[in-house]
Amino acid sequence: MRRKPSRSASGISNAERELYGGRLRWDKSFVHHEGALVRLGFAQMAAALPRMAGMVLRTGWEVDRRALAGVVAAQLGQGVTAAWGLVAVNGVLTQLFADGPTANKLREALPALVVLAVLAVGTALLAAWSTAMSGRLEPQVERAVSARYYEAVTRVEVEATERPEIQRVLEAGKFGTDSARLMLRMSVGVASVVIGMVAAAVVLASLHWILLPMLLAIALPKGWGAVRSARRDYTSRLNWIDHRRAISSLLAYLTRPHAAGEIRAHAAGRKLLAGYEEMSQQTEAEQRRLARAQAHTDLVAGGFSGLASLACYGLLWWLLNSGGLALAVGGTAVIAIRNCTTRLTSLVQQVNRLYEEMLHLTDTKNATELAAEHAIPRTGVPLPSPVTAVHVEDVSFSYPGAASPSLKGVSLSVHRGEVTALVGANGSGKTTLTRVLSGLLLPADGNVWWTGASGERVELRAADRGQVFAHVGLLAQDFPHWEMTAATNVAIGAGDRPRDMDQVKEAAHAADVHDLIEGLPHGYDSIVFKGYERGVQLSGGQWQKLGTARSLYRNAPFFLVDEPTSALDPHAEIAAFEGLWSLAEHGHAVVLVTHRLAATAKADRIYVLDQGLIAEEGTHDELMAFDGGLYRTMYTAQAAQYGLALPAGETLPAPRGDTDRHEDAL
Ligand SMILES: Nc1ncnc2c1ncn2[C@@H]1O[C@H](COP(=O)(O)OP(=O)(O)OP(=O)(O)O)[C@@H](O)[C@H]1O
Repeated sequence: MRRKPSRSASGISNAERELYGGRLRWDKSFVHHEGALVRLGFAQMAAALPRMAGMVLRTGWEVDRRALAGVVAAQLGQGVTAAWGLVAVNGVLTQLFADGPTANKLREALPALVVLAVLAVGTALLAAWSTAMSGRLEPQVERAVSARYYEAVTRVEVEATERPEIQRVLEAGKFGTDSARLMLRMSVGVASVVIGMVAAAVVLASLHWILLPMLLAIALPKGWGAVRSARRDYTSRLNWIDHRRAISSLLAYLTRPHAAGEIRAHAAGRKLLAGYEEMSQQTEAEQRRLARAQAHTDLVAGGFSGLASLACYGLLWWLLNSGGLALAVGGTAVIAIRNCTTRLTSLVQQVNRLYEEMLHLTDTKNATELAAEHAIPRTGVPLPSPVTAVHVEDVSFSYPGAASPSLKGVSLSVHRGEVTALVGANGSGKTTLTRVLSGLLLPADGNVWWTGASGERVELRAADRGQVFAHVGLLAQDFPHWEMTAATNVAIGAGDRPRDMDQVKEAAHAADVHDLIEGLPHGYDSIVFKGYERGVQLSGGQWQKLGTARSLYRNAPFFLVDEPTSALDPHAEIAAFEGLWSLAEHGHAVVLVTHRLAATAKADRIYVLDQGLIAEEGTHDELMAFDGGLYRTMYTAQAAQYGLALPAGETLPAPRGDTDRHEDAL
């Protein structure tokens, strides 16, 4: 049984409130504020269309000149044949309405009839040519626009992608990537109809000038209707953008392998499906609203257009009656008007779609431009060669929209040949600090100096970021699991150089995952994602080893590893830490973020973060000697879990933040 949605399309549904904590639609004021095109008037919208069509055509010109020239020539050719056809029709009618025996009239009309037949064949050939050429051009235009957009988006500063206002524009741009292809197709269609109509209009005007304004009067209301509907659909789409995204993510969860357990065992699937049903009923209500509004607009536009047609035929009748127009010319005019109004219906449909696609393509264009404004600079000051250390000096950083900074005046140094450990409670800022060290986040205050052997240094903001990234190998806590082969999952660690299978295997070997991969049914060509023909499923720890292999394959001077052993068994964990120490011995800088304090004991330097501040720093021995220190507290708590003897006089500490509660309780 279908449940009724708990609210109308405009109200908040229970599913929205329960699953997303409130409304998932932007209100009108937001759409009017954000969607610049929504604010444009009819005339400006009409002016925007040729501009955007021009952009598509320019792209077409860049990707395949011959195909574009072919399409344009075929369309122009069809316009010429249409006009010529009308002239020929006029010729036939003039002969048929002339005085004299029918046999003579037919003989006289024969040349014009032959011309009509030849023109019909010519039109068919030109149409076929146009179809072939636009079939060749369309995918190339789509690829060019998509590539421009995606390339720009992947170059945006990470900090900028965290800002909701930028995120929204970049996200909206996604919907327009195939609009370029559709716009090209529809522009060709519209051009074809328009050329045909212009040809008919020229012929009509040459018959009697008054017929031209009449034709315009028929066309205008329909054009108004097309723009109005397109704008309404676009505004609705902007309004519902989060709602749509939420529905598609709900559905995606239902088939994602990692959610399969909770979907079944916790009945999460039932909750998601109920949410899906309720939310899609809201979108259906919105579709119904749009359809009703469209029907209303069509009715108004059709009414005015019909009135104009009536007036046009009335005028024709009067002209024929008063002898202002010959009967044959009147016949041609009727055919031309019929021709035009039939074309007009198709024109309106296509212009409607064209406007909507134009609005989406404008979003893509805006997103590409915004992405370029916030792009990581391509140039900068070269780094010293070789870089021997990175010094972070009084750095603060806040995520956009965050209530408090994640880093507050942090200073530390990372040296090649050493292991630097970052420890601290959850949310203390360790990951954020590694992102600053890797050049992904630029600090709001303070400096990050990339320093050479003799002290020459370059600050991160001025540095050539490409070079900074080339110096860094990352193993993030939530590193991506690429749905590709095992070999790719390693080799993608250095996407900027050609794959070297020997080095891939070496890195896999060092990460203790080579034998496992070799043992897979398709070895390094196995797709490490179940569902593909050569797909296999890896365990959490196996994935972590694969991630380690990826960062080793990168072989960068600075290794930044965030919880690299959280899923490893004890032996694998020990081996992984030994691997990191050996990297430092070979001259790499290793920055290790971990909660396993047994592993940090051997680090050359340990920094303890607390709520965005460096609370303590030193070697393990120095920090353990600090009575009541944070590190010592955490270390002893962890050691006690294993039943290891506490240092003399030491008691088991309470978790941080619990001290007061414990004292109160006593
Ligand atoms: N993308 C983000 N946007 C807003 N706030 C963030 C973002 N990432 C982290 N934070 C906030 O910054 C603070 C520091 O987070 P960070 O991930 O650096 O901590 P961490 O020490 O690595 O924690 P954990 O040990 O849990 O991994 C936290 O309060 C977190 O909520």
